Amino acid sequence: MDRSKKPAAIGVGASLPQPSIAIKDNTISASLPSGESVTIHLYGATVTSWKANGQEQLFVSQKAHLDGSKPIRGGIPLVFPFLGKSSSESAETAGQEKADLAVKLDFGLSHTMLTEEFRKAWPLEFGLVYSVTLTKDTLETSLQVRNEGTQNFEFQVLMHTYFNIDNISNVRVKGLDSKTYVDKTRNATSHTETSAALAITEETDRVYKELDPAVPVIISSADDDKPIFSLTRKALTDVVVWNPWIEKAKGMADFGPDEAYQNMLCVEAGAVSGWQTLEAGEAWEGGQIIKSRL
Ligand SMILES: O=P(O)(O)OC[C@H]1O[C@@H](O)[C@H](O)[C@@H](O)[C@@H]1O
Repeated sequence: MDRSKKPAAIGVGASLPQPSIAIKDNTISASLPSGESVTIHLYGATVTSWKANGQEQLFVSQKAHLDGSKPIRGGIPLVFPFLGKSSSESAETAGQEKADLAVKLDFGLSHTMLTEEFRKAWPLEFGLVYSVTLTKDTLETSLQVRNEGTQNFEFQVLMHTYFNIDNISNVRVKGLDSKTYVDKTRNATSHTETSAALAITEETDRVYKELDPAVPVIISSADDDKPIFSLTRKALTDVVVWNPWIEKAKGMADFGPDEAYQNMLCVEAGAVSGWQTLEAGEAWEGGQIIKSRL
């Protein structure tokens, strides 16, 4: 029987604005209806852009190699399985999920996908899932490492975030006070941080150790003390603070322009001062959550 007052179908949000995902050349981009977006270069699954509050939040060198010939100088290169050699293998899109007003992109890599050269250098059976999640207020990157072999292995991880900042002299790094750090610019000697608001005034390359991942490290404005970025971590207890400063910046072929050291600061969540041991068949997960201009 035809009903004149036919009930409408229960809304499942089909007409609500939805996140969108686009794949172009070697990049995948996701945008929220509220305007935030993230772009990931499929080479090394490097996040190369995060736009929030109408502004680009990440620094990428104008001379960065985007053709897969070198790790990308900027954004968030993921370093695995050890520091000193950046991840140089292409990750493959393993899947995509959408949930409310968040977008999560997963990138998978396993030992079977590696080149012969890389397998020789690290002949272990592993699986990685690298997830990049964009919400209105945050960018989250997390890594799951699975040991798919029969022997234990050790690894390090670093989420090497290049923050885009207006001027290095106008920022301070908070949350490091009283922490022990290894200063790579002073023959890797150990020191204790005495500043509650660290100013970067020279080449800086420090590994801060044994931090509580739940306590944010904050990049704040020196003028009004307002937070610009906050970084909380999961299972990553080290934080690297790096700025190449004048001479090192000039010496890096893929860093440009020379003065761009003034517009970036790397604050990197990691597990790099020791080793994570992963038993056969086990999985480990760690990550970072970044909030911008809180
Ligand atoms: O040149 P790369 O390998 O990208 O590394 C850049 C910097 O990355 C930092 O994480 C290291 O602490 C520095 O020592 C290093 O110089």
